[in-house]
Amino acid sequence: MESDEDVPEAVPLPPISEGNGTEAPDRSALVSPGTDPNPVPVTLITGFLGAGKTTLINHIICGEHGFRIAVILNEFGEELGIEKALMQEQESAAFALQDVIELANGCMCCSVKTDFVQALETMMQHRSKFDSILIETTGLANPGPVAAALWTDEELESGVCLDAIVTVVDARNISHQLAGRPGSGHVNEAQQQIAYADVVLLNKIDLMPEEELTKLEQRISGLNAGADIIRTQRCSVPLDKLLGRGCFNSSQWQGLGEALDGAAQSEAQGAAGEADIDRLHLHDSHVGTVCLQAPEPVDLTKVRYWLDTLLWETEAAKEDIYRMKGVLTVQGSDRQHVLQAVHEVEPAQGPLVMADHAQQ
Ligand SMILES: Nc1nc2c(ncn2[C@@H]2O[C@H](COP(=O)(O)OP(=O)(O)OP(=O)(O)O)[C@@H](O)[C@H]2O)c(=O)[nH]1
Repeated sequence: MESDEDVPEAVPLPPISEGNGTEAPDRSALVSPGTDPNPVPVTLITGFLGAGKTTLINHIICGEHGFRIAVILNEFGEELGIEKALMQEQESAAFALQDVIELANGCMCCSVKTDFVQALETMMQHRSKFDSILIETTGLANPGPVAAALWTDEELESGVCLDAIVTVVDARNISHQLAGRPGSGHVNEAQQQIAYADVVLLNKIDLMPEEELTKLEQRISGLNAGADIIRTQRCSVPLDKLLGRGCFNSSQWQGLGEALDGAAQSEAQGAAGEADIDRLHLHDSHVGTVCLQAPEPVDLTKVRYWLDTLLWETEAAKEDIYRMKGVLTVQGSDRQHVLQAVHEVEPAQGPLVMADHAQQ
């Protein structure tokens, strides 16, 4: 790269092998000319609320790839620790998972310049400890500003390189999410997340019939013709399809213009600079979070009753609660419990999952 103004260039990659997915990707392919000869590849994991982003991170850190991985997690609410608690603490993950930083207080795409860049810089002070970084955005994040920070921030620019944007899509709910109201502009978060993706995981395929999946693939291609679309259940995907892709370059931003709708398109085509990217940042201000804390261990029967009433008997909640998750300390139990619920248009089964969590 000649100067700070230039867009970083990616080196053309050899074709991705069709192996069994457990081989370590070839990191030599990730080197950008003229910058740090060994930048740390960053994979940005995005996707609407409850699509399966944490499930994907668990799949990656439990995989046999030989990478040491650092993770940045972003909570939409102020409550730290839930995302981390939902991550596997399996033995196989212990080697891979080197560092976790959690960002609370909103969405990293809204505070790119402060929280996100700062967290990444802090992480980079220990860069000898890991080979690769995963960043999980909130379900309402626009990946654009986060991705852009990786190559427009002077401090970070040479030390890291964006390897790929991976968007997890909930096959059961994506049609509803794509139809959701836009932010202040013409596209909503679900559309943005697909438009920016290098790889789209069409997840939760166990919940949808084949013909619907085919239609969804066509719809996703219509939003982003350049993305690889991979069907998954529980985000189970060969890791060489995700890591070591080195697929980010300036043409990605131009390709985005085709994916976004007319009004956003003119902005996207010039989106090589920060100002343009900020203009793409359209957020749904109607969505917020509520965090509840119990000072004492909870009575599980009462919690279940409260949740049933809230989710099934309150008309407004049926429509308006997109996602619930939490970690519960339960009376009479020495194990922590995980609470998971994802809004479904036509739930096939109870939306609530409560499971014993292995960790104390
Ligand atoms: N049936 C089914 N459930 C899945 C699949 N993948 C994930 N889930 C479940 O979907 C719920 C949400 O998964 P998460 O991985 O927490 O989703 P997320 O995108 O990280 O959620 P947020 O961070 O809250 O946006 C959990 O209960 C998962 O167990 C799948 O392929 N099929």
